Amino acid sequence: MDKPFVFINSAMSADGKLSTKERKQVRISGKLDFERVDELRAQADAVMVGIGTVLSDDPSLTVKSPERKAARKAAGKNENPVRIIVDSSARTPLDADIFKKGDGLRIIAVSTSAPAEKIEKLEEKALVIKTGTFKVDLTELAAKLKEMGINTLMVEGGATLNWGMLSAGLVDEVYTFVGNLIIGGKTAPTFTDGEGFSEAEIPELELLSTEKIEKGILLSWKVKGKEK
Ligand SMILES: NC(=O)c1ccc[n+]([C@@H]2O[C@H](COP(=O)([O-])OP(=O)(O)OC[C@H]3O[C@@H](n4cnc5c(N)ncnc54)[C@H](O)[C@@H]3O)[C@@H](O)[C@H]2O)c1
Ligand SMILES: Nc1nc(=O)c(N)c(NC[C@H](O)[C@H](O)[C@H](O)COP(=O)(O)O)[nH]1
Repeated sequence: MDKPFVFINSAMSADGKLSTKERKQVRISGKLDFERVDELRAQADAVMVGIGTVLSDDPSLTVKSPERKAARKAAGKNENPVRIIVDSSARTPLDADIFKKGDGLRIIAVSTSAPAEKIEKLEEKALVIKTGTFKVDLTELAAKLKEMGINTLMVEGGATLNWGMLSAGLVDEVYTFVGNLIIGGKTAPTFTDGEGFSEAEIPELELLSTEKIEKGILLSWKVKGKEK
């Protein structure tokens, strides 16, 4: 199936956590890494997160830099990339920040078992795509996004969506900013949660580059077997 070029960008602690055991957001990136993230968003056709991230962080997923927004407008685009939430049961709050700030299409991907009345309410604010029976069929979603002209898709987590995308073989590159802190906690979200790969399925990565950024380090990987 055709799909966009997909990359995951996440910030994680030196022990591989995305947030605390209470799923509380931790500031892992410094100013410069957030700048890098803003540039990635500005260059992407779409940015996607899971509902767990929306419920815990309420991100806007907007481009912050006025210059980057102006450059997108000058190129005939919206200031913001398409903003996508993967949300099996249509739990996205109607007052979520993603609806409040900025221009650009919002897409909520739900499963076919999501309650009709919740879908109806979300359809007032977003394009709702139904795919998958109990959880979103990410392969089908990726194909639909490609058909819509989304050629570069940035996945910003969280832990379970990263698993979903990687286990579906949809990810081409992975950028992990490793911060100078230890979060710990057996139940704290890691870069990739979900069921986990069996030994035979573990995807191999190729290290593309390393870059020290302020107090941390950015590791850029290609998922092997995913030639561009
Ligand atoms: N540090 C970072 O870069 C970063 C980035 C994003 C989120 N986070 C943190 O991660 C945590 C959220 O992660 P999470 O794992 O709870 O939620 P998540 O954001 O990964 O959302 C996962 C949810 O998406 C839905 N979903 C539907 N179909 C799916 C599919 N096929 N595969 C996977 N998910 C599917 C399910 O409801 C699932 O529970 C929060 O604590 C947040 O602060 C950190
Ligand atoms: N890159 C990054 N570094 C971090 O240290 C951190 N804690 C996150 N966490 C992901 C979070 O969900 C959103 O990136 C922020 O919430 C930004 O929110 P905006 O979308 O800019 O409103 N992401």
